Amino acid sequence: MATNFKSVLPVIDISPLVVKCDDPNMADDACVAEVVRKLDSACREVGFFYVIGHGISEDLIKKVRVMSHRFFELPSEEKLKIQITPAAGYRGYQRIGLNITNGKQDMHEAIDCYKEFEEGKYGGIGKAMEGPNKWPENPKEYKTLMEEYIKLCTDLSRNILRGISLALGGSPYEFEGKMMQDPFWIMRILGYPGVNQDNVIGIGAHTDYGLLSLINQDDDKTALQVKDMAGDWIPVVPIAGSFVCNIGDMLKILSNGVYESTLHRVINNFPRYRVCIGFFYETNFNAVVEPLEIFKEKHPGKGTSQVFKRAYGEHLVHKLQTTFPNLVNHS
Ligand SMILES: N=C(N)NCCCC[C@H](N)C(=O)O
Ligand SMILES: O=C(O)CCC(=O)C(=O)O
Ligand SMILES: [Fe+2]
Repeated sequence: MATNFKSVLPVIDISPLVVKCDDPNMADDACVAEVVRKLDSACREVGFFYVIGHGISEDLIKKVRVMSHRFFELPSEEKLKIQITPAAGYRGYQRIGLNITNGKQDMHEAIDCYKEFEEGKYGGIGKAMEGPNKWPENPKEYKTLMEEYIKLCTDLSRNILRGISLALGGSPYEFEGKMMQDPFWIMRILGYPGVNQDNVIGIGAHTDYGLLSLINQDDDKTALQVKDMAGDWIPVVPIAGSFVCNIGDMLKILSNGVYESTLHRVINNFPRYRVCIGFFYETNFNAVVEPLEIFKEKHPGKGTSQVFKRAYGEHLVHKLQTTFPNLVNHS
């Protein structure tokens, strides 16, 4: 595989899919079929691609980053007013170094948000994540802006997944079945100080947990890196107005291992502060995720080695506990 990033990470204009997303016969449209082919090769080859023509305005995409920069510029005491705690469902602000990946402190700060749900909805497994999201008073209207953004990202993710569902040989709606009718989501608002060193890691190598991730990164610095099939780290050079899209562990399982979740990491080896908003579209919180029958039939040779015995939400809580070993539950 070529190591030139341009040939490795495809740019997919999904506008035909967006136009036809509510048409059950979308696959009959030649332009949609072309998008579907591109999604298929991107998901098979790298598991990472840019989407353009997605219908979310470039102004909004930029505004959520500009406002997030403003939040991170506030004094530490101010940011700590919405501090993350296990009692608050792991929601809120975390200072630099609190997030642990592969046993090491990451060089980033963040606000973590999760879909809100009623107390008791998921019984014991959901308890650790109950609670409202924590929004700062400053910048004003940040909450409203981000909630609007979340809604748009939710719809966009579902529409891209319709294309991915077709790419795997199913109907457009295989990712809307019983494990995914009430999709959970995660949003991480991430800030990375510029460090000017290669050995200071913003986020250590990991795969994402859920179905599909939409990354909205500052467009003037390159820090995200993706591991390609040859084992080389490929820089994900920003394209203004695009989302970087990648598949997560649950999609790997549901697709019967046809699509891989790809390792990635962040190194902001740059003098300037970088902001990134990660939106993660997931399965139902309480879904015990297993390969979909249709994809086992369509792709019999594959078979994912991963057997998953617990609900996605339980898996997520376990990830949070290893991510935040230094947070003690006082509740
Ligand atoms: N929601 C998503 N995708 N989060 C990915 C975070 C990965 C870092 C985390 N400390 C970990 O070790 O898992
Ligand atoms: O900052 C980025 O570009 C990616 C962040 C990321 O990988 C994550 O939060 O899972
Ligand atoms: Fe990630």
